[in-house]
Amino acid sequence: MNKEAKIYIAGHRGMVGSAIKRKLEQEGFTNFVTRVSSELDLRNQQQVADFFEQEKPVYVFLAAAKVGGIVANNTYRAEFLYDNLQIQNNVIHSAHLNGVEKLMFLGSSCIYPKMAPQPLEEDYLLTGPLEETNEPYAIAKIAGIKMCDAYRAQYGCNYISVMPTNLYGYNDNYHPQNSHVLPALIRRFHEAKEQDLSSVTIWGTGSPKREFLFADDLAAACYYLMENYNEPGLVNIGTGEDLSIKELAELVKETVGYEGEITFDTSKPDGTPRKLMNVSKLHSKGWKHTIELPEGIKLAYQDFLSKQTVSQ
Ligand SMILES: NC(=O)C1=CN([C@@H]2O[C@H](COP(=O)(O)OP(=O)(O)OC[C@H]3O[C@@H](n4cnc5c(N)ncnc54)[C@H](OP(=O)(O)O)[C@@H]3O)[C@@H](O)[C@H]2O)C=CC1
Ligand SMILES: C[C@H]1O[C@H](OP(=O)(O)OP(=O)(O)OC[C@H]2O[C@@H](n3cnc4c(=O)[nH]c(N)nc43)[C@H](O)[C@@H]2O)[C@@H](O)[C@@H](O)C1=O
Repeated sequence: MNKEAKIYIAGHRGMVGSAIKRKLEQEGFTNFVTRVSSELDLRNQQQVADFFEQEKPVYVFLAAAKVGGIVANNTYRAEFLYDNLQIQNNVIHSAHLNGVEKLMFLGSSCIYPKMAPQPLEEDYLLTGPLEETNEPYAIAKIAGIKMCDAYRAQYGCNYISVMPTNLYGYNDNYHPQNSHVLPALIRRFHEAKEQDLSSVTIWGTGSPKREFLFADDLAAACYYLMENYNEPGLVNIGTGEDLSIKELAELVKETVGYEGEITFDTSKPDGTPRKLMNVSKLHSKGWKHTIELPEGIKLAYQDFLSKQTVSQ
């Protein structure tokens, strides 16, 4: 990537977009164009067309999306499908019309079939039925991968797709119902400790297994692939290690310093039983994560606490 070229990070205020911006700044990039959603609604075709026509970015990181945890995905099914299709269709098509040199599309590990063999290899895409709770989101993300590949095949666009595993980090969403599990547990254990509660309830059975990657590691991988990867298809980004939700809860409990019990609300969905990424392709390209889960949870908890202080 040319250090002077204009870079558009869609979703620069989000957890991933802000981590990508930090990484690029560390690498010496300075020429960013950004818009928050209230200035540029990426679902709006005309607004996106006008923005690209006016700004003519050279590189695009597409990290804007309707995002949330298992219950948000299952509740706002229409929005997860409509918003995400609109955002990615508008951005990818406008990038093509305005000669964007390279674009990165961010998908998700939920694109793989619910019962796919583990660990998940890139070529398991479209080999079986999806997990019901996040099917609309997954369908949109699969369309994004196919759109990048179609624009590459027909127009020669250098658009690449990466599939991050479950993420956490700075600027995460701590909404009690709509967030992902890790920020939800940080908040719940913290509040239970503050209020001296005797137990904390976590959703589901605790038996599903998940893999977690710190968002700054993801950003480093995205930058690495933007520099070194120019192929169709997809690349998994993860650690290649997972743990059960019960084990995760124990880890968060310990980090927060909560001493009560953990109980399970089995009326809440478990979702996919397991989604461990096979990261051989990523490793073979020369990139590996650096932040292990216990350290990452400490960093995320510090970030959570610093925002509590500001909002008080
Ligand atoms: N978090 C996770 O665990 C995972 C995330 N991903 C993917 O990574 C990407 C980023 O996710 P993450 O950072 O966690 O999400 P966040 O919710 O933190 O950020 C999403 C960003 O998208 C922007 N956005 C949403 N809707 C619109 C819109 N209509 N117009 C313009 N901007 C919009 C928001 O902008 P604004 O702030 O201006 O409103 C926001 O900053 C997504 O593609 C997601 O699917 C993939 C795997 C796991
Ligand atoms: C990143 C990924 O995120 C979503 O999929 P998910 O992996 O199922 O994500 P999750 O983080 O919400 O849950 C992980 C597990 O954890 C359990 N769990 C326990 N207690 C809480 C809890 O308090 N909150 C949440 N959210 N989950 C909890 C929960 O029951 C589940 O078994 C996709 O919809 C899709 O958006 C996507 O791509």
